Amino acid sequence: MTSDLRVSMLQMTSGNRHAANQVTVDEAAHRAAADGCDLLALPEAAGLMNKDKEDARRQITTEAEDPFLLTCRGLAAKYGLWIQPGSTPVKAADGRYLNHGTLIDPSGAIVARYDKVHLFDVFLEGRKPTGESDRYAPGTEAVLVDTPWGPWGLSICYDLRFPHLYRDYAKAGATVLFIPSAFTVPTGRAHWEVLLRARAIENGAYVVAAAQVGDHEDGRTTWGHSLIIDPWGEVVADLGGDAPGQISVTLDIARVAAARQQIPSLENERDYTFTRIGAHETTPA
Ligand SMILES: O=C(O)CNC(=O)[C@H](CS)NC(=O)CCC(=O)C(=O)O
Repeated sequence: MTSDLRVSMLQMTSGNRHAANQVTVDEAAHRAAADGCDLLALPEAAGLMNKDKEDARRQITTEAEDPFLLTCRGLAAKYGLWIQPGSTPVKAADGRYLNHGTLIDPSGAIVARYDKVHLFDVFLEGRKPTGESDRYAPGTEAVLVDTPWGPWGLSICYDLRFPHLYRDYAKAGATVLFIPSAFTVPTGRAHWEVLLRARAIENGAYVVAAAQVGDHEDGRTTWGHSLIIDPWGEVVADLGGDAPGQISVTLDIARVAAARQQIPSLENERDYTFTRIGAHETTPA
């Protein structure tokens, strides 16, 4: 297994048309290649951030026709880069709309596909319900993909709050967990970094979480703070909350095994019985 993985992470303010987002990624891939990177990681909704369902659906195509993914595939091949395009909306053959993650290899081939499993249907104080499942159908498959740097686990944004997904990836040997996101500002402030660091620590894996930032054309504002976290839980890159940006860092994949050797919590797991003591069974004082 190759130990050094040089990653470039892009923090974006994606717009509600594909074309401008493609220009942003074109420049980012050029920079990643100039920095000697193996991999470029993008945020959730990198190719199209558009909460207007009708307007979005006029633009969303199948994966094969998607202009953003075609651009990413061309850039991967041009620069010999792996690209994790975060996610972008696509239409499935059966007509369902999906929040669609992929992994593209340096030949430009899509080698893995992951559709967001846990959709963001929450009720934040003082806000309209987010209703992501009104716009997308949920995926039903966890996807781990073998690479020269070990297996990588795919996920998207709100999946972060479902730790068993990452534990399943880690038990199967995942070295890197991708969590591309478009977090809200209030939940980002309160939960983002602590949840990401927890996923890295409890799984002894690198976490690569490229994020959307700032004020978007579709009216949303996102938290930013794209983070890369090492298997010991230390933040190795943070792009801040103010503006788009890009950072290139070298990850040492051998540190995954080192963390899991020191704290073998994945192996120390045990089965247990579950007992509930009901109030009706207690003896009154
Ligand atoms: O649909 C798009 O265009 C892009 N996708 C999103 O913005 C998604 C669904 S609305 N956002 C999240 O999952 C935020 C999760 C979050 O903020 C939390 O868990 O606290």
